[in-house]
Amino acid sequence: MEANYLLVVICNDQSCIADNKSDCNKVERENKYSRESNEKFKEYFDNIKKAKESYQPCDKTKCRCHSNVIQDDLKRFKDGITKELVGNIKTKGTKYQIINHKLYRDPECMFPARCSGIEHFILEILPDLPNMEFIVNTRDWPQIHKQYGAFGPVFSFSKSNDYYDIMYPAWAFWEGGPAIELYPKGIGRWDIHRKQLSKIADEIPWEEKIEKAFFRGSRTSPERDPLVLLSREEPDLADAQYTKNQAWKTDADTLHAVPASEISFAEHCKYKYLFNFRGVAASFRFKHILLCKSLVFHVGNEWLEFFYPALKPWIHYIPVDAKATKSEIRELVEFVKNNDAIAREIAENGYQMIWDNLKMKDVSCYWKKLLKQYAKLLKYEPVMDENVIEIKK
Ligand SMILES: O=c1ccn([C@@H]2O[C@H](COP(=O)(O)OP(=O)(O)O[C@H]3O[C@H](CO)[C@@H](O)[C@H](O)[C@H]3O)[C@@H](O)[C@H]2O)c(=O)[nH]1
Repeated sequence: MEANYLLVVICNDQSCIADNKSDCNKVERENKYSRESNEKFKEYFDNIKKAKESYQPCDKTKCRCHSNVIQDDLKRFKDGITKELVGNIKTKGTKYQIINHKLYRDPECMFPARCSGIEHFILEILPDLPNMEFIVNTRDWPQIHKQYGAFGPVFSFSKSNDYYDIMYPAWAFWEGGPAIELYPKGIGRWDIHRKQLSKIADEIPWEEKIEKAFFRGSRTSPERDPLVLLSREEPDLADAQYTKNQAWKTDADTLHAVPASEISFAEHCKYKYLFNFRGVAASFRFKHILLCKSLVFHVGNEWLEFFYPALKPWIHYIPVDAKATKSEIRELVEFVKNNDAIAREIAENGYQMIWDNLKMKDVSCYWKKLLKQYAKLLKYEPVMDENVIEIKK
């Protein structure tokens, strides 16, 4: 402390002696940094204040927190869905038919385990569903671009605002991957993760969480690089490392480092600050890490799953620009480290939002509302295709 104080005096006095030049520069840098930080911190406080003023808690019953997503996604089809429109896009995914409360689909599914994960939810609600047919895209990437390509109603688990795809709850709530070494059959079974993570969240007090920005995952998007690089430079501030995925070929795929060991969701909860990034499309970890009662930093707001719009920046998570640099990330982490009560409040809000509004019941409820509203838009009575197979429990 004393040494620093002395340096400030010497530097301010414009009387740096040669031996102390680098120290002086360091102090000047630090002063500038703290001036910029103060301005940034003010901006963050303002953002939190504004977010709190405009925040309207949603109705927790009957998956109403997510209802507006269905309205938004179906708006483009408000004039009705014709047989021709479905025909336009039938190659974009797997065709499903519901006829007399039975479920049928194309014999082929590109990713059979993903189809099973989807069918788990549809089979549960069949007694409540009218006749209909629809196309489900099981790839990661959405299919109906607003500016080019075919147009029609395609169900996808994730999209950005550039697409007309209709979001459905991902297969991974039940099964179908992604599979990693730790979860060789896929991360799956959200019901089990919910219970386990909320128990662990209660067992690790906030004060005992490791004060580092944490991330583990593969390099499916370069948006993850700045945090990983920051972690290499400042391991006391961040622990962010790339793991191997099935596409890994050389160390270049882990940004020229040896792949890190995988870390379970439960282990994530030991860290105070957890980062979520997009991958190819949205990545499935957002909901898991929110259940840790740690503070979640959500990078980029472009890629969505159906439940993202209910989560509000500065209320449930800390938003981070998709193009944030290492120093911008450092600044945000410094902000929350200096404002622990705020960090804790946002962490608890994020946890509560997911705990209250993303139960398995909410996922089924969303599927039911989505399919019932979609069916109302169909302008024709579906007739069972010749080659379909019946899907049973
Ligand atoms: O140490 C680890 C590493 C990963 N995971 C989890 O494993 C899953 C896969 O992680 P990662 O390899 O980083 O892939 P993501 O980029 O998150 O997901 C990819 O895989 C998904 C399924 O194909 C796609 O939907 C995404 O768009 C695509 O980016 C995620 O749920 C992670 O949270 C862990 O629990 N521990």
